[in-house]
Amino acid sequence: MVAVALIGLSGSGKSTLGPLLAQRLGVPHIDVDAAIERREARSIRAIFDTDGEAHFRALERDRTRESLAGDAVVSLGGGAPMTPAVADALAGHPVVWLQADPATAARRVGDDPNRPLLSGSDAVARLEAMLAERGATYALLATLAVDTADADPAVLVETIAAHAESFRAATPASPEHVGGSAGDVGRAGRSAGVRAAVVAHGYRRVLRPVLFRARGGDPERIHEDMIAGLARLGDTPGVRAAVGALTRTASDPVEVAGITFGGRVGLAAGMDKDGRAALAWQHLGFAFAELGTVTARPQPGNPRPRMFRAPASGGLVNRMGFNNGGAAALAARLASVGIVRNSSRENGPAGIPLGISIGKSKDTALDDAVGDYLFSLRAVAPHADYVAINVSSPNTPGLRSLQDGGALAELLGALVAETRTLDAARPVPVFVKIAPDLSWSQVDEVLATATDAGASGIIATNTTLSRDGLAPADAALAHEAGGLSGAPLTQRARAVVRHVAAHTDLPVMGSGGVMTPDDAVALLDAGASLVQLYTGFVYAGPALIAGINARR
Ligand SMILES: Cc1cc2nc3c(=O)[nH]c(=O)nc-3n(C[C@H](O)[C@H](O)[C@H](O)COP(=O)(O)O)c2cc1C
Ligand SMILES: Nc1ncnc2c1ncn2[C@@H]1O[C@H](COP(=O)(O)OP(=O)(O)OP(=O)(O)O)[C@@H](O)[C@H]1O
Ligand SMILES: O=C(O)C1=C[C@@H](O)[C@@H](O)[C@H](O)C1
Ligand SMILES: [Mg+2]
Repeated sequence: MVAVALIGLSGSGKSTLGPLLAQRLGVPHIDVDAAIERREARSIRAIFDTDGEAHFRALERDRTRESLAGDAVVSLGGGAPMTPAVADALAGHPVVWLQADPATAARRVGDDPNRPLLSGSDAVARLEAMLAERGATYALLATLAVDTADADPAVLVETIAAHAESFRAATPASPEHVGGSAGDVGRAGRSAGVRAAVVAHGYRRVLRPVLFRARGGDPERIHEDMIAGLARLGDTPGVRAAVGALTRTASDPVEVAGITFGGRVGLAAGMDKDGRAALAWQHLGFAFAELGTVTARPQPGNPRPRMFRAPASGGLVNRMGFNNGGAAALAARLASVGIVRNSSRENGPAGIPLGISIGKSKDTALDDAVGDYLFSLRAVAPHADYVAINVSSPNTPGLRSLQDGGALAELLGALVAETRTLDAARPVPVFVKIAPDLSWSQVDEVLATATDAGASGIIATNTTLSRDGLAPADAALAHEAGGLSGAPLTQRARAVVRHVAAHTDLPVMGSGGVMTPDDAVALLDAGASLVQLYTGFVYAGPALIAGINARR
């Protein structure tokens, strides 16, 4: 039988549950930390102190890979899954994420001198920081997540044993099948459903509360941690295989504006402004990702804090102000990983179509906006499957006035003409992203202008200036400047999508308040060809993507 792996932070119970589970399954138990100590004839603390963490990680990698090759229950070290070669080796195994909130884990192990990463100061804070850094990786690798705080080990062992047995029954033996054609969606789809439920549980119960509290509760710093973590994941081949069950769904491909999308759900602009995680989004199950918004010149954005959670409302308020490294830097980063449009391989190493959103630099006068956008277009077009023209951020003074007839006609006319100059045979499609706060007559004017200018589609909508739908507990956020997203925007975005779809032949990408699979289905039913997520991804985690894919 294939080895069962136990992962989780220190104090989650890997060494405690491992032997019990092994006994229950009738296989040996290997505690990798203990195996390292035996082989080295010294403690982990001594290895860290004498040879440093990098050396320990190399020993850990080798012992872990060796242990997983046998028929055993393997208790990994807490940090082991962060090593790419270990993540690789976990593919195809039942991987059980043992979860314990940091306070419980610290109570269990906080004063153990042989845990070098925990000893010293505040163990709870260290465990929280570790979970923030490692949680996304654990969640992606895990095939089961169980909460061990206040749980009887005997009951936990039965839960895990049942999972290990059903995992073996549900998982095709050969990796080729895991790679999957439409033919094995039935079996794979079922296991994807199980996995999605598990990931949702792990995310909402353990990871999200920690993430929302970590880094002093500053959402932007968590966001930065997550992007950094995802950027690392994108470089980890094992994760591709390990999350295969999430990404492989019954979702039908759809062609929009000449681009083939493997599914309906994509990442909305603003999450990965500088394209740092461009290689990772495919692994979360997204069928496309919109990078940016970038501007012609790099700019810092507004002073912090500038991103706020409205937890009672399922919303976010942000006034980021297009903080970004500039269009040229994004283009260079994408080029450096081989993301080039029109290259022979299908969508390149990103694995999915990439849109790139461009906006206006704050210190460029509105009258000079066209030149600013043109500069960005020229920089990013060689790397984009489509370009999104952001004229709807509420956070650059005056930007939304570019949605007005004359200004929009001039801007889109110039940009579409430039796409034809850049690539006459296959001009990059141009999408226009609009605000949810336009009147119907303003929307109609945008549609007419976009059609006349030769735009390829509409993205509806950006964040709203309205504060309707904020729960009383979030009332203080009504006074923060910025755009509101998430659940308070759901109905309005849906209405705008319905209106747009009814009044134009241009395809529509729906964005705004997709918090559940039902919301996505409603947006598609309202006429969107594709949907995008930002805030729903923050609140529901990666399971939302699989949940939507399972519905289409
Ligand atoms: C923190 C944050 C930053 C954003 N940055 C951008 C951006 O740079 N460009 C853009 O077009 N939209 C941006 N958006 C808007 C989202 O792409 C999306 O259209 C909007 O949030 C509504 O979708 P949601 O309810 O799923 O979040 C941002 C949203 C948030 C919350
Ligand atoms: N389900 C549980 N209920 C109560 N106590 C538990 C439970 N699981 C583990 N413990 C206790 O918590 C302590 C730490 O658990 P354990 O050594 O299994 O953690 P670990 O995940 O192996 O951590 P590390 O990565 O640091 O090796 C042990 O003293 C153990 O008795
Ligand atoms: O979380 C970690 O990085 C570690 C956890 C322990 O299991 C040991 O592997 C070591 O202390 C490192
Ligand atoms: Mg242990």
